[in-house]
Amino acid sequence: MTDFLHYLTLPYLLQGMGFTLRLLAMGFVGGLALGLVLASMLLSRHRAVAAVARAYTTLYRGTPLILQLVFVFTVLPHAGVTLTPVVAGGVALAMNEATFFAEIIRSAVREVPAGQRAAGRALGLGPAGLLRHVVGPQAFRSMVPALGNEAVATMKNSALASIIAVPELTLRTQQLASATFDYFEIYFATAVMYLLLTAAITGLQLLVEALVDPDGVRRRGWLALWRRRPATATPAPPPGHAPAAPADVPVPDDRRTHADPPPRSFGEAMVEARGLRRSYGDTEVLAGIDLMVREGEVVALLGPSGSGKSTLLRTLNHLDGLDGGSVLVNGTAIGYDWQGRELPERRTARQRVTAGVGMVFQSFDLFEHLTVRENVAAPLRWVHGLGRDEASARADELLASVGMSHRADALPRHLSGGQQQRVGIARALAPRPRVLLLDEPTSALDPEKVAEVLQVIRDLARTSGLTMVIATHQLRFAREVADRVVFMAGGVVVEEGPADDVLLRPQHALTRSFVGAMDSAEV
Ligand SMILES: Nc1ncnc2c1ncn2[C@@H]1O[C@H](COP(=O)(O)OP(=O)(O)OP(=O)(O)O)[C@@H](O)[C@H]1O
Repeated sequence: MTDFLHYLTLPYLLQGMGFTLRLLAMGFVGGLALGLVLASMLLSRHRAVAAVARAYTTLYRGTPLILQLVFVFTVLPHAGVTLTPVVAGGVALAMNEATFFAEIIRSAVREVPAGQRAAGRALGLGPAGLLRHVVGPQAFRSMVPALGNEAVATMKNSALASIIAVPELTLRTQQLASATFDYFEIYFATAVMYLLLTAAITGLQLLVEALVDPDGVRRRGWLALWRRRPATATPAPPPGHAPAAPADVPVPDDRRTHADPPPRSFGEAMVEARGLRRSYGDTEVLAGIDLMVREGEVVALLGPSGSGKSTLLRTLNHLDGLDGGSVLVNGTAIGYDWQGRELPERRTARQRVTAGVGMVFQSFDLFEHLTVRENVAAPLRWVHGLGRDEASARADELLASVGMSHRADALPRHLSGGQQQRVGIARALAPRPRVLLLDEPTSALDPEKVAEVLQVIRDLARTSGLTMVIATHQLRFAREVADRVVFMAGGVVVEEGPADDVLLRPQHALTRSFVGAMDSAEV
């Protein structure tokens, strides 16, 4: 025992541990930095760039680290690059680890649901903003356990640097044991040193995991200490009580009812789509769509599944590109310059903001790492430059309007689908859009949750004066809220007109059979 404690505290071995730590730091930090570069190359849309990164990872994952160490230490000097053994060991470890980090980063980035990226883009985030605020934080959270594993692997791999005479812990252990023949005590002490390092890495990993766990952050509430927010939460409305309209939205005295609709007049063209074409592979989904929506008008897009309703909505704000035709939203050709050339995503994102187009998604696509309040408030800070208090106050106001104040501090995954969709609507309304696109906002909901979301949209349509385009399968709802119904089939507009005309007296055979089928399904 005394010998063991003697070796455990022996400066000769402790210095070896110091070299091991230096190799670990260089291998981990360098590997992570190079891994980030490799991951972005692997994710690149340019095939040549991705191919270079893939060749590198194949080469480095397919050859033993020991050969790579010897290569860096002995071959590089022939190219005029001479490194000390420790630096050569660190560089070789970093170059090797980078391939594993790259795959960890790549898979973590891909795990972030595509819908959240689309939601971020629709809110006006460019690629850098998306990476920083949406993809990065969520990818990092899912990467932490794997990064902990890689840190331990790097530490253990550092023992191979003894081949190029780095006096790290394993080499010093061997040297000491050969000189003293105290094999058991020395190797036992070394094993304990490695275990202490592993325990420290594991502790650090668990600490980081706890720090980035949104549930943990919420439970501890320590973020609230420095993220002040106004205490303006409004209690939930009693069940059955229709949520109020957003505060900035004028509420007319006489609320429109379907039984007695007041005459409505509309302003200038807010959405003008001409000859829209969009194909996926050989399938032409939009085959020349014309659509005009005037300011303040509510248009319901109806059509059988696969008729291209979602695609049409996505092309209106350039979440999907066009193969032909043109779109103006509030006078802006989103995604194109004045000569019709496609713009990079960063500039397109700004155009979405300028045009004032908001979008509500079928699968809600709330940012899962943020609370309900932050889902609404954060984009106002990221994109519109609002201060923290101002953005939170606006979020609280909108959450009250959709009856979600009582869940403002909850995470999206703790909400029902209907509640998530109400938050999705509040998030889309927060920047005060001029045009709101709603992509089948109730089709991912359980039947009993549909009504609460429809009620929010119904109130908006009746009171807000917003221009709205709603893709929906709910015929009764479409009749109730829409000024005009556009029926699509096979990628073209088959029939359009006032809701009652199209839904009660359809002219086209396809519309008749669709309305008949949907009517019997709704009964
Ligand atoms: N990114 C894509 N890649 C390939 N095909 C796609 C893509 N997006 C849509 N499609 C195809 O385009 C067609 C139209 O899809 P879209 O979602 O626009 O229809 P929809 O009318 O909204 O249908 P639903 O009512 O079922 O949501 C479908 O056949 C769909 O499979």
